Amino acid sequence: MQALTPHVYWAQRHGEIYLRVEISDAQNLNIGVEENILHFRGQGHGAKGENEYEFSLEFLKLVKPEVKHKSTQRQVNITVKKQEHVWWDRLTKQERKPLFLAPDFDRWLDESDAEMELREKEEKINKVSIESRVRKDPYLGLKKGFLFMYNLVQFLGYSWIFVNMTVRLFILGQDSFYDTFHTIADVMYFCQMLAIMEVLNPAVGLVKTGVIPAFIQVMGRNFILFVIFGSLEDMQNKPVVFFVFYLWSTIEIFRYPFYMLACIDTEWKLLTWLRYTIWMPLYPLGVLAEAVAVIQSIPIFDETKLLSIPLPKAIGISLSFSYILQLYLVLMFLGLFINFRHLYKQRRRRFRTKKRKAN
Ligand SMILES: CCCCCCCCCCCCC[C@@H](O)CC(=O)SCCNC(=O)CCNC(=O)[C@H](O)C(C)(C)COP(=O)(O)OP(=O)(O)OC[C@H]1O[C@@H](n2cnc3c(N)ncnc32)[C@H](O)[C@@H]1OP(=O)(O)O
Repeated sequence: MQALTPHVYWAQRHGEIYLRVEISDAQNLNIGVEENILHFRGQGHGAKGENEYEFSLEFLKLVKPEVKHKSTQRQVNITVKKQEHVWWDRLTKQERKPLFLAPDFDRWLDESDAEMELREKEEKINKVSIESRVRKDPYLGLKKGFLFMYNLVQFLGYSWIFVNMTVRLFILGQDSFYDTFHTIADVMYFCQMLAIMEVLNPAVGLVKTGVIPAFIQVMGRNFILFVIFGSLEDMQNKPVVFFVFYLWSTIEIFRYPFYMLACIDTEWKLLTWLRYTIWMPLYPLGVLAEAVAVIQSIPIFDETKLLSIPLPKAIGISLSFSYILQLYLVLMFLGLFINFRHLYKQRRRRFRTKKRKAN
């Protein structure tokens, strides 16, 4: 009986090659790698009926000689380990793809997706080890209780701000723009002072997230609130205060309840979606509103010389604070870039993990 060539499908990961040989009820399998060439021989039911099937493949790069294979009623699955964890441009040494070989679209991933899969596996392993460590943490209840209370207070504060501003907007229309600061500032001061906890929490390991994005976020807002609005009375009755406060509070009325639920291991899908989605329009708009506030404050700082830095008497002038503000404008866009990227990654991580769990 002359041996035929079966259909073979392949896919790869950074460390492995997967081959699927389309032969059902395979028997007398002889599969091995010699001199980096995979030899397959076996009997079974393939594309041309019951027969003897064989093929050989010389791999593009070095593989380990041991081969794992599993024969099922429908196919033979072969796994070959690569010598090095690298992505291959193709499977075979010869440039022309053999006619019997095709991509296995059931397992196919491109390089970046495979990297993502690898990272998720690592994250899962880390998560399991963290969770087992956390389970042993005798203060876990206390920590969660503290975070829950922190998030609750912030939620109440920002809800008060949001509802108050919305009601005033409906009642007073555009007139409400001009005294936002005087109505809202005390509660906003309180919430934003308290928000310093958001830098401290990851710094002491209470929440598992980056300190830098939180630092950029909290310090950036506090700079606008305390320095631009707080120290300049002329800024306080400008409409830009309304837009800045409204944009800040809109995200927070979703973010803090999302965290509260996380503290009690609960999730509402719509809330999760909102927390990880509405920052997309809000963040650039927020930065834009903050930039407008900074630009509007520059002539006021120049005029009042407030916060200007005195230079040696011989020079006789002082360095206006507006130079710092111009530098801050550049930093703002850098901050926007860093945090936008961070939030985008958090979103991807969150929804990819959920999707996979659902599958
Ligand atoms: C003077 C020096 C200044 C230097 C800075 C100069 C540059 C300034 C640029 C500033 C630009 C700022 C512009 C900004 O003010 C504009 C606006 O805010 S506009 C409104 C829209 N804004 C937003 O949407 C941002 C909202 N803020 C955030 O999302 C966070 O602050 C941020 C740090 C950006 C991201 O949050 P985080 O990293 O924590 O991500 P996650 O929410 O995904 O959380 C990760 C995991 O940690 C758990 N977690 C986090 N916090 C808590 C908590 N309080 N309680 C319980 N659990 C918490 C969370 O559940 C996640 O866990 P898991 O992964 O298991 O789900």
